[in-house]
Amino acid sequence: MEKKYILSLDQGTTSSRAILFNKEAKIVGFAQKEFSQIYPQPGWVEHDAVEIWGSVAGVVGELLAKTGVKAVEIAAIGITNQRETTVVWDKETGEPVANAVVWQCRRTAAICDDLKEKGLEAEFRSRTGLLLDAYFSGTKIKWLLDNVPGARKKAEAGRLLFGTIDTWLIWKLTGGKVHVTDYSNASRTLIYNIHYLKWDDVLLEHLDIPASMLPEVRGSSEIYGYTDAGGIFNRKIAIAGAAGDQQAALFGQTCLESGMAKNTYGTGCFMLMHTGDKPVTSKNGLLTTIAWGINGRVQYALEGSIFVAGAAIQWLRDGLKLIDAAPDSQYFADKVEDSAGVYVVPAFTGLGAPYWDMYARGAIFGLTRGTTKDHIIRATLESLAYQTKDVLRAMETDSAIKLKALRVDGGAAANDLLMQFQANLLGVNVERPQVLETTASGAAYLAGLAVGFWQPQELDKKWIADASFAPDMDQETRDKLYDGWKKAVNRTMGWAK
Ligand SMILES: Nc1ncnc2c1ncn2[C@@H]1O[C@H](COP(=O)(O)OP(=O)(O)O)[C@@H](O)[C@H]1O
Ligand SMILES: O=P(O)(O)OC[C@H](O)CO
Repeated sequence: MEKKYILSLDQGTTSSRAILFNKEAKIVGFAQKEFSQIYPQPGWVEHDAVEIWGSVAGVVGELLAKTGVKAVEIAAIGITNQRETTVVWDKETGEPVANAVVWQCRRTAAICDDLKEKGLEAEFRSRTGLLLDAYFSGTKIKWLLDNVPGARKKAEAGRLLFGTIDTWLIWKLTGGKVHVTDYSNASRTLIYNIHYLKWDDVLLEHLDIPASMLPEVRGSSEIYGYTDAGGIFNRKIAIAGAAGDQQAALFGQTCLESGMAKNTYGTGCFMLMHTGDKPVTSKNGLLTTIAWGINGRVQYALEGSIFVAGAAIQWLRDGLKLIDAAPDSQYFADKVEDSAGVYVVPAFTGLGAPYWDMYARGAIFGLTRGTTKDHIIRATLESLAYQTKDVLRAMETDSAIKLKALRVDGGAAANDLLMQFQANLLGVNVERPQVLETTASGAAYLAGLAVGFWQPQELDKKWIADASFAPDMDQETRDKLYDGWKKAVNRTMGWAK
């Protein structure tokens, strides 16, 4: 039977999606399932890796059932995933030794402080492009080995495996045969040397992590293995692409040349700028990361990671119960002309780029007797744009590139009011493509290229604009608004120390 489709598996922080793309790179089928968020203590976040696998298997089944597409028609599978989230499992039984420690989890803040006190931050930074923050996998692996009874002993005996979610899914899909990751995911672990392209023995020693646990690092677009013929597809399909979700979105937005940038407005907000063949070191709180590696050529990006973006809108919905659904935020925000001096700083899990303060906490500023629910909703939406501006300023300084336009995607990019405010605040055009599932597109492209389903020169033409938002604000207003934001952020810093 003719191979007509590429299947993307997008395993995100709050849900798993299976998306089918046809030859024109159009979405022809979609299934999504949320899974449990586990908060055992304030600041801790866990996922059950077995439940995650169940949700992926579930969405695959649902997608094939509702589209009537047969596994035999799928040319290849691309995997993209929430990054950094850490799974450690037993090689023999396949059982995780504990719940996965999620990227948002702050439990290893003290381990990071300890490493900083030992003066090791510069060494971690220069080798990995990252910094000492609880966000990355390295300290999470150490925590699991130190705190799960018996784990360290088993790891030292070579019985445990580590993986980010891509690795875990590939291992499950291949029936426990293949233990790999790709360059982009490896570059988020804090133990991978992004210059020499290998696991870094010195850093492994600082964190006391046995190298035997680590997956083999492969290209982002190549065949890693085949689905288990006795597994969820009931036949062998090539698993041919993998990338962390933010790098996949950069690829899906076809930001394939140096100087192109995208911002994804999902649970968090992640802005990545392609910087070409050489890593650019940030002096302004950004991360240097691997964008992807294809046919032995590794490309780099600068990244600004914002921990809470769409999650702040979820907080309006679930925590404050001010709205029934995320899109309602636009309706209420539109009822007022501006936020009337109110600023919401959603530093619920500390602050990421460019501040990197694990102890910052959220706050609302500028309340007066006239403040209404609408102002608070509007200010919460605006906080996504302010955080993005912080990151873009750092990026332009580090790269010496003045951005002409910002490509956007992710759930909250559907919000026109937010996109217009973003363009106003940045003073650059904000461009939204028709397909907002660019993360899944990116993973599909990577897999499709590896099996010859698409050719590299076709990709650019697949980016089609849906809307473009041009700046419509004078510089004085822009500066005044942003000054207020900077003042507000400063007051949240160090709060939980
Ligand atoms: N119209 C909207 N306006 C503002 N925020 C939205 C809107 N639609 C979705 N969101 C937010 O976007 C996020 C979902 O985006 P998505 O890209 O699916 O995230 P993720 O992949 O991180 O789970 C949620 O946090 C939600 O609150
Ligand atoms: O799952 P998302 O879309 O919230 O992305 C999470 C990031 O990969 C964390 O680094």
